Order: sequence, then structure tokens, then C-alpha cells
Amino acid sequence: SDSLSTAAFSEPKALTCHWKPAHHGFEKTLPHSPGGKSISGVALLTSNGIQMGFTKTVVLSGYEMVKEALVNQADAFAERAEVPAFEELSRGNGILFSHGENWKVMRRFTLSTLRDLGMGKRVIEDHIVEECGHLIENIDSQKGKPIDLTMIMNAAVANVIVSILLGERFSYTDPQFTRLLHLINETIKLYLFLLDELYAFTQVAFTKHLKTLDRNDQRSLIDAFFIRQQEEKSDTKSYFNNDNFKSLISNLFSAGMDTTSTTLCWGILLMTKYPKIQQKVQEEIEKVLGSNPPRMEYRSKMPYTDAVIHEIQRFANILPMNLPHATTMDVTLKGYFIPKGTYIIPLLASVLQDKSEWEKPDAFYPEHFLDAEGKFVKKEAFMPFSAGRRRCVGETLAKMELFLFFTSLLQRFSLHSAPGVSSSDLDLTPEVGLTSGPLPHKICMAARA
Ligand code: HEM
Repeated sequence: SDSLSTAAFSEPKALTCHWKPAHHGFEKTLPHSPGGKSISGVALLTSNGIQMGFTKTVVLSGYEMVKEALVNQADAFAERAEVPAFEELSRGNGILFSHGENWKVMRRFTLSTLRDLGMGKRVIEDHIVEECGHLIENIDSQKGKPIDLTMIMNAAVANVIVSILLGERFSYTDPQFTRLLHLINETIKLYLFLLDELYAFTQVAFTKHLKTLDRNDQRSLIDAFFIRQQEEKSDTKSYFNNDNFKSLISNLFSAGMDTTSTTLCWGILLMTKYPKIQQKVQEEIEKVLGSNPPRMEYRSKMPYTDAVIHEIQRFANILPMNLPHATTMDVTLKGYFIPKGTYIIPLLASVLQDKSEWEKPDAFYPEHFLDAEGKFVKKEAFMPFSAGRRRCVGETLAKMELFLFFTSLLQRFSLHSAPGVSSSDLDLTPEVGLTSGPLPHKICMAARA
């Protein structure tokens, strides 16, 4: 595992080696050996492939290879690897570490509920806009005092998830809420999902919520789950059972909170490090929003800000190794046979920093997403949410949160490095963890006139 993580975090090309197509399992030929064919992207780190315990694993590297597997052969690469620690925690329930039909049903349910709450009714956007107000108010109210911005960002993002789950929010100082945030944060960092407290918390809130449940006005994901449970109560094999409920809630919290708040923290650090880019974002905010609260409808009129947010996600590269996949069937990838059930690691770092896709892969360069006229351009290799069947279910929600929180913060505050520290000296080395966030830094937030 040492060589795997070293390679993943440093130089993806180091993983490239020479392979010969094999009909059963894998067969390696030495680099430059006669008949050996170079296949950029499929890695082999020991003489017999990467072994995760007894499990043979294939690492996919580079945009072309990851796209070929996850997008062009989407069904074959859709399964989640059965990592014992994750299996122990989720027992196949929920979405994140779930498999087969259970995964399909839970994924479909979550996507359609998020879509219903997000579109038309704009419930989700309204929740986020309201939370942006609380976030600014909270920072403002602590003027002159040192604050832990990571915790505050976590609370804001967690409240968005709570509002989707329950249709309500909690004060940042609510003791039960802060304890929960601490617990989630710690468990993610330690890879332990001690989330029984989260479940108990949701149950209490849900019991209160149940009294006002209206079938015709489903305002939260828990309403929608409960109604499906009622509808299918005579079906003993229904997927809408308590185990799936518990796992789904913990999945949405754990997958949705740390990822989004870590990206926002990277955004804050990068804007502090690059004051000229920060200033250009603020000029665009002034021009398009003035003092109006940000809303999604403004995003298309703010190409520079949009490009900066995309570049934050590309550069931050918060899930460099993605989540592990597995093959659902025997499959041939660019001429190479991979048996059913093989662990697959589609390295997102290798896509987000692929030298053939990005002009300056190692620099923070918002122009990656702008054309010569300053219009926003989409990039196929922009894959922080992965791609294919397992692609992040929270992508639309996360994009809304990133745009609304980021613009709200920069509309209200200017970011500077702490006295005595030059912005150019700010260290962009990532922290080590399942999600890689920035190291702790001291930053000054000055209210803008
Ligand atoms: C900046 C924010 C986010 C990033 C970068 C991100 C990234 C990812 C990535 C890379 C995966 C793995 C995809 C794969 O296995 O190929 C994933 C899966 C997932 N994400 Fe996100 N995510 C973010 C926010 C969210 C949010 C807000 C939610 C909550 C709704 C969420 C819920 C999930 C779930 C449930 C899965 C599992 C999907 C499955 O296995 O089918 N994520 N995310």
C-alpha cells in the first residue's frame, strides 16, 4: 500500500508499465521486452499486479484510460469493491458501499428525491441561500476573535444535508449538532464510521417530523423514504427497510459533508494565496450581483467565478484515488483481459493532472476553463465527481453549494494572509486522509465595504 499511495499522490505516469494481453488473469512482460505492448494507464506494481491482501487490483491512470473504463464500458466497471472495513460498516446497505440490486434501488431513489427537491420547487437552493446568510452572520458576529473556519464550513454544509433529510436546520451552537459534526469529522478522518449517534439523532428529529408528514407535500428525503416504506410494507423483500434507511443517512452525511467543506476550505486558501484572482472574482460579483444574495441563475453570467470554482476543484483533487470499483463481469479493456470481481482503482488525480489534457496541470490556472473571449468552457477531463454509473449522486447539490457559499463569502469578505506571512509563502501541501484537505493556516477575513 505504500507504493500505491506514493504513486497516486506524486507522479501518475510512474505507474505506467508494459503489459501483454492475457486471456486469463494478468500477465506482465518487462518494459521493452519483445512482444510487450505499452498500455499507458494500467499499473502493475508488484510482479503479480497490485495485491490488496489476496485481491488483485488494477489501477487505471490518465484520462483516456479512466474514460474508456468508467464511461465507455460503464456497466462492466459499475460495482463497488468489497473492502472488508467498508463491508463491516455498511453490510451492503445504503449506496456508497452497496452492491447489485440494493445499490441500484437506493441510488435511483436518492437521485430522484434530490431531483424533486431541487427542481421546480427550488427547495434545496432556498435552503442553501438561507444557510449562506447564517454562515455570514456567524462569521460577522465573531468579529475580532479567532474562529475555526473548518468547523463553521462543516456546520453550514451539514445543515444543508440536514435540511434535505429533515427539512429543517440547527444552530451552529446547538450542543447535539456540534457533537455530531465533531464525531463525523473524526470518524471520516480515522476511517471509522461510528455513526450510531447520527442515527439516533435523526430518529429523534424524525419522530417529531412524522407528526406533520404530508404525503402530498414531501419536503425532505426522509418523508420520501418513509412514504415508500409505507407503500411497500406488505413486501417482505422491500429495499425500503430500516437498515437501508440508517446507511443512506450516514452515506449522505459522510459523502456530502467533508467533501464539500474541504473544497470550500481549499477555495479560501487559494484565494488568499492568489489575491489578484480573488480581486477578479470580487469585481465580477460586484458587476453581476451587487449586494443581491447569490442565486444559481447568476452563475451563467459569471464565467470567471465559475472557472475559478472549477479550477479549485481540479487543483484541490480531494479524492485523488476515487473510491474503489470492481468489475461486474469479465471484461477486455483496450485489449487486456480483466476478470469479473477485480478491484479497480480509477485514479482521479491522474485525470485531473493529466499532462495531455491540461495546459498547466500543476498550477492553479482558472484559464483552463476559459476561452480567449473569457467565456466558460467545459472540459471532459474535469472529473472530481468521477464518471459513469457510480458517479457522485451529490454532484448537482455540491455544485450549487460551492457556487453559493463561495460567492457569498467573497461578496462579504476579503481574504488576506495573517500578519507577517506573505501570501506567496502559503503552503499548498495537502493533508493526508481519505479526502485530502489543506493543512491548517491562519487567515484574516476582513469585511468588505
Ligand atoms: C465537492 C463535493 C463532492 C465531491 C468532490 C464528491 C466526489 C465523489 C466521488 C469521487 C465519488 C465516487 C464515485 C465513484 O465511485 O466512481 C462520490 C460518490 C458519492 N457521493 Fe460525492 N462528492 C461530493 C459531494 C457529495 C454530496 C454533497 C453528496 C450528498 C448528497 C455526495 C454523495 C455521494 C454518494 C452517495 C456517493 C456514492 C455513489 C455510488 O456509489 O453510487 N457527494 N462522490
